[in-house]
Formats: sequence, structure tokens, C-alpha cells
Amino acid sequence: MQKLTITRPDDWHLHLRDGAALKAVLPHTVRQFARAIIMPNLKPPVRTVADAAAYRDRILAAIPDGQRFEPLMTLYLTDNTSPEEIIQAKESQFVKAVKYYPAGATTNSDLGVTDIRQCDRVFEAMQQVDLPLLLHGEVTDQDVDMFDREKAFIERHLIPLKQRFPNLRVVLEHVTTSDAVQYVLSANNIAATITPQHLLFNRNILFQGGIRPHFYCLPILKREEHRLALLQAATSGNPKFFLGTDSAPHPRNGKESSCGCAGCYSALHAMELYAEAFESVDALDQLEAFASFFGPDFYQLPRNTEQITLTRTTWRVPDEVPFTESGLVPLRAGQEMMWQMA
Ligand SMILES: NC(=O)N[C@@H](CC(=O)O)C(=O)O
Ligand SMILES: [Zn+2]
Ligand SMILES: [Zn+2]
Repeated sequence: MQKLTITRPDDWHLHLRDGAALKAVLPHTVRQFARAIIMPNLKPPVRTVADAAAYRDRILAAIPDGQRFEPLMTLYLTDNTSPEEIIQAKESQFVKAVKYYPAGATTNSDLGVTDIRQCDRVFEAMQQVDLPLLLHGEVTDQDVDMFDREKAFIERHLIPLKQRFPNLRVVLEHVTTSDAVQYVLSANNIAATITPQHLLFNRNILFQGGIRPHFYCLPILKREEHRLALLQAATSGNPKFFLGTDSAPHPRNGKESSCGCAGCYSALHAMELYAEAFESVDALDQLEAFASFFGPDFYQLPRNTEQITLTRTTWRVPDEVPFTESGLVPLRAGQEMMWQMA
């Protein structure tokens, strides 16, 4: 195949940041995606409908002239989120989900939830108004090995949560293990997003010839057997698995540091990265449903009607793109790509 034309996709997990960073990265997403679920982990986080409305306006103002893009907003769940805020969120129409971060699990999660069982009144309201819950599904317990934190989250928190709220619609974000795939397949009212890096790389890439901070994200890359399980899930045609890049820009000096930030920048070339992953298992015919159908179906939104085209062309990922005071290193910087968006 030399050319692939599909319905314009959406990104169901995206970090756009704010200010100059937002202006630098948004055009990359807008070039490919019609809509995106916008993560609320700003500093300070997007905690209320009023915060989300203001952030949405800043995003809309940063869209390049003549282009169209719809930011789908989320609220950042804290110990203090009220059921009333959930009802207002649903009524707002532009808040599409609530995001749970365990306190301290990942970038800007300090104000996240300290004990998920304390949020039951909020989950009750979410189940009632049918507002999806998005999970950063990792425990933070220091006694749990870094590579087992997703599995432990499912066992300790997600299974009990689904028992308490069977009708609450949940997205287990950026799944990284075969355990997560198995669990999502086995339960009702749950879906999962999958990133390009977790489809393309296993944890070896983190240490290939030296330590490689630009492949460091959370949840961390896992063993090859897990990558293969994710690739199988993404290309299976099962609507429970859909596209969410988790593109998470950090300045170069924040990544190349003695204590580097977690997050891979993939918005520059997300669809090209996914195309490569799907082609590696001869499943390009499944890309459209994963990227453009299953996400809107889960969120009960119309599918896009425009199309995009990817062509088989070799090009080199830039070493860096302009960002803030320090540049931004995209995933796979300096390497050759096989697909290009027309
Ligand atoms: N994925 C990451 O490694 N980082 C994300 C946060 C997140 O999605 O956990 C970020 O905001 O930088
Ligand atoms: Zn996360
Ligand atoms: Zn994320």
C-alpha cells in the first residue's frame, strides 16, 4: 500500500499545556486531529467548570487561523471535588470527562487523589449523569515495583471501583501491560487508550547504548510481551481500544536532567507513528476504526466526516522543534519515518 485515506482521527488523551507551550504544540495536533480530550494537569490544575471554560478559551485562541479544532475538556479530580461540580460539568456540554491522578503518580499530580475510596460521592454523581472517569492507573506505593504499578492498580483499586459503580463508564488511560488488556476485555463499561510509544517500543529502548530520557514516560515502557499484547489489542478491531497519544511535551532541559520529567512528545507525527505500528503487524486496515471510530463511539459523539491521507514517504524526524525557552525533542528525533501525512 502506498496511500492510506481514512476518516479524520481524534486524540482521546492529549497534554497541550498552556501559554507559549500551548501555542507551540497545538498546530501539530490540529494538522492531524479534529478533536482531542485535553488533560487537566496544568499548574494549578483545571479543577472546576470555570477553570475548564477559561482553559478552553485559551486553546481556541491558539488555533492557527483558518483551521478547525474542538477541545474536549476534562476536570482534575481532587480530594475536594464536589458532586455539584460534576452536575455542572455535565450541564456545561464542553466538559466530557473527569480525570483521576493518584497523588504523586506523574507530572503535576501533587493535588491528585490521596485515597480513591474517599471519592465515592463524586463517582456516584458521575455514574448518575453518565460522565466518564479517566484513570491514570498506577499505584504510587513505594513498595510496589515500578513495572508492576499498573497491574497493582487494577487489582487494588480498579476492580473494587467497578464493583461499587458497575455503570460508571471508565477509560483506563495509556495502558501498558497485557494485564490491563485482559482486564479491559473482561469488564463492562470500560475502554482503554493506547499511545504510539507503547505500541512501538519496549523498555530496552530506555537503555539502548546509554540512558535515553526522551523515551521515559509514565506508565513506563514494559517488556516486549506487553508491547505485543497492546499491538494485538489495538489492531484487533475491538472498540474498547482506541487512540490516545498521551503526547506530553516537556522542554529539553526538563527531560535531559539528573531528575528528568516523564512524558514523550508525539503530537508532531502521531498518525505516522501509529501507521508504522499497525503496518508492522500488517493491520493498516484496522487503523481507521482505532483512530477515528471507536473513540467517538465511546464518548457518544458523532464520527468525523472529513478525511486525511497518509502516503508512503521517507522523512526524517527533526532533532528538535521550537517550544519554550528550551526546545522540544519529539519521539524518535533524528530517525526515519515511513509514512507521512499529506
Ligand atoms: N505520561 C507522562 O509521562 N506524562 C504526562 C502525565 C501523564 O499522562 O501521566 C505529563 O503530563 O507529562
Ligand atoms: Zn497518565
Ligand atoms: Zn497523559
